[in-house]
Amino acid sequence: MTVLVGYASAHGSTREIAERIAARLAERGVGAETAPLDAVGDADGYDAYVLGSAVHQMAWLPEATGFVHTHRELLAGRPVWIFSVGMPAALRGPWKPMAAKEEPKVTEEVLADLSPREHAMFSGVVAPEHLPGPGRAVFRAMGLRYGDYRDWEAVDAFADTVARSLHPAPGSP
Ligand SMILES: Cc1cc2nc3c(=O)[nH]c(=O)nc-3n(C[C@H](O)[C@H](O)[C@H](O)COP(=O)(O)O)c2cc1C
Repeated sequence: MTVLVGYASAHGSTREIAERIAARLAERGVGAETAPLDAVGDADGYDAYVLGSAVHQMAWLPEATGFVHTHRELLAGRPVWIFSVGMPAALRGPWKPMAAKEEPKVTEEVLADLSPREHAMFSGVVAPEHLPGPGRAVFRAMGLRYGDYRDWEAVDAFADTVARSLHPAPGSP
């Protein structure tokens, strides 16, 4: 059993979440490999898939949607989980409700090609040097703060769900 934990990451926080998921799966006895989705050698060579992307402009990065679209028939026959890495935890005050509204928009394109067992929406890292000038101005105007918003417990819990599903503990129903 080998799981591909494939990711698309612009600045590294999604890659680190993918690496954490793979490490946690391995701890739970599920073999896992990480790879950027634009550099997966043999997409057919895995028993299950955990696919994730950084979110830009409320959508997955093109290399992630491209991978899902190209391999949609293959993925339809195997267990797939997906995760998105945006900044819901950075939203404060009147902007907080935007987080729940964003999730369906973020997954819209990918769900046209895929029926994953679960989607997890994580928060990543927001740094001024990652945002273009207008993006920094909007961020400031919204009163938001830069930072590393990753919730590693939530990431581990997601990985544990995947592991339990693929490798049920002896005696579990
Ligand atoms: C240009 C740009 C656009 C972004 N747009 C969104 C967005 O629409 N929604 C969101 O929740 N996060 C957005 N983010 C935040 C990123 O998704 C977040 O910082 C994530 O951790 C980036 O992952 P990465 O480090 O793997 O690239 C944006 C970040 C950048 C740099």
